Amino acid sequence: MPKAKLEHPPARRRTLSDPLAAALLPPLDESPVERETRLKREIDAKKVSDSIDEMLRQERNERKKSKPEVNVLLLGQSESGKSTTLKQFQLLHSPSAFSAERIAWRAVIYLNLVRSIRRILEALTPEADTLDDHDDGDFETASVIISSNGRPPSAILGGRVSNYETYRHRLEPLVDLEERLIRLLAAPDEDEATHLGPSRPMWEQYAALYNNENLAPPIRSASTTHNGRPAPTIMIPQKRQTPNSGNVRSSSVTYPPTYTNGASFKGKEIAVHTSTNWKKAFQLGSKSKSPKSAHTGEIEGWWEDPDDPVHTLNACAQTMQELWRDPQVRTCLDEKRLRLEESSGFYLDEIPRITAKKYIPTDADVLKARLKTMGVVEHTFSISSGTNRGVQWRIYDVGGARNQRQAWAPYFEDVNAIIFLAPISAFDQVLSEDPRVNRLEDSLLLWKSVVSNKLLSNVNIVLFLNKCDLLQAKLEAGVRLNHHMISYGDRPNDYDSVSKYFRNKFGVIHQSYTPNKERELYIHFTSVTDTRRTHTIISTVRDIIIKGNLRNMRLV
Ligand SMILES: Nc1nc2c(ncn2[C@@H]2O[C@H](COP(=O)(O)OP(=O)(O)OP(=O)(O)O)[C@@H](O)[C@H]2O)c(=O)[nH]1
Ligand SMILES: [Mg+2]
Repeated sequence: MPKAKLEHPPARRRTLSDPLAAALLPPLDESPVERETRLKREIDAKKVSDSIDEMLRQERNERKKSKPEVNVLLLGQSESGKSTTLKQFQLLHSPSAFSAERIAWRAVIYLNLVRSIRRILEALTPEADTLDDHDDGDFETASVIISSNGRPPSAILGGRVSNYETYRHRLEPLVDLEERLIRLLAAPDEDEATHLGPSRPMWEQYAALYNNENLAPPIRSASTTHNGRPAPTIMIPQKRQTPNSGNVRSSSVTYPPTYTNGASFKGKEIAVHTSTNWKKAFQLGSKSKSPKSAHTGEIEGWWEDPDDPVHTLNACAQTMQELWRDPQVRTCLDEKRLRLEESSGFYLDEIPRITAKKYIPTDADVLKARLKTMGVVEHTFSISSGTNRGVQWRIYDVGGARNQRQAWAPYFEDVNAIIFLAPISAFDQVLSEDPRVNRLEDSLLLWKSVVSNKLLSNVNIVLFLNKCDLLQAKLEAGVRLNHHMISYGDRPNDYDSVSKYFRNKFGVIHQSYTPNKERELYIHFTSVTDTRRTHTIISTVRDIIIKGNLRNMRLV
């Protein structure tokens, strides 16, 4: 029928390049009855199609029920133990990857050890007569103040460590070594990383999320990932000597320090690029391109490279050992209330093992290694057995220093659970980044800002009251909580009473400030360097998070 033909010409033309549409087009000579039958068929087909869609949707939901994704954010102040907790997750769920990376941690461990030695020498420096009260016991922040009270250095030295000059002289190679290690760990274009300076773009976007001063509005770091989140960068704590000055300085250029003067030191950190980069950067004597063991896949043979840092350490091992064991040195450190054994990256009791030529870090060594996080590090894993089988976990480890907290906010949006770490041993310490602020006070304020945050009101929160081992040791050494926290009053200064007091304090803050009164708070006393106990706690926490997550999704 010519008329009918005229009704369809455009469609006909379009179908030339669209065979499927052509097949679906009604015939040109379709009668009214045929049309009615076709429409009915189409309605029936649509019903079938809709029911298939619904079935698929239900299947997807079922899949989600049995294989949910969980995003966990580790929060807490700097040195609270977040990265250590992340390492424990890795050790538990990706043991072979963790093991493969052990060798790269050698550089960090060496640097931690060298810095401990330098810390001791700084404290013994003749001019270093007194300690800043605020800095006691805090490796990262402890500073030595020049205050010879008019006495000549030799007079002070005479009454203190008689071998000081010998130690200083024999350990001088460590000054260069420290610089070398930092250079090895930092990327060649370190400048960019050391100046992860404020630029603005995410400010406006996230400023509204913040409701108090502890969570400053975000500033995007110099490098960001594809999704606009800050790229992970790692900072190595570093002190820079500022001769004849007691000021805090922040340049990373003028290094190394010398041990010979008694100037005041303050925390200074240099940045190292992403974890991958720093691990690659430390190729254990890149000249020799050390071969990998066929058996373990680990690099070996570095000890044959004369440039490897182990040789300097090995040569200084005996003197380091003598220094650390010298009773005069210990007395001097005690007087200055320098509890190095509480410091991060403490390896002084293990000098012969750590400085051995064929030293490979153990899991425990890696857990103790201190590398300050800057930005955010992400780790994913799935669990291959048990009730949480197949669950995709994504753990975010953030930098906890005050200038790092702006990077937290973007992660609040799709987080399912937070593990908040509060190092309760730190009641007598101050923040590296601000020596006027007590660490515990900072933790409490930070805790309050997290639990009261409305964006996080449906997020499960697990609290790790961490560094319990150090708390116990500190209390046993006679440090009194009520000297630092008047509200503790005259309660007993033992571990049980103090730890319960802290649990109550953090618990009450949650109760008072949470916008979601239904939310349960799970509190654990932890020492996250203790692998066995931490793995048990992690398993419990995993189950809590999964259950809470399913509840929030209204799937149970
Ligand atoms: N003794 C002891 N040491 C701990 C414990 N938790 C962490 N540490 C050590 O404390 C240091 C700091 O821990 P990190 O995990 O690096 O701290 P962080 O919270 O990631 O710090 P930032 O990256 O600066 O935010 C490391 O050397 C850890 O080995 C603990 O429970 N007991
Ligand atoms: Mg960290």
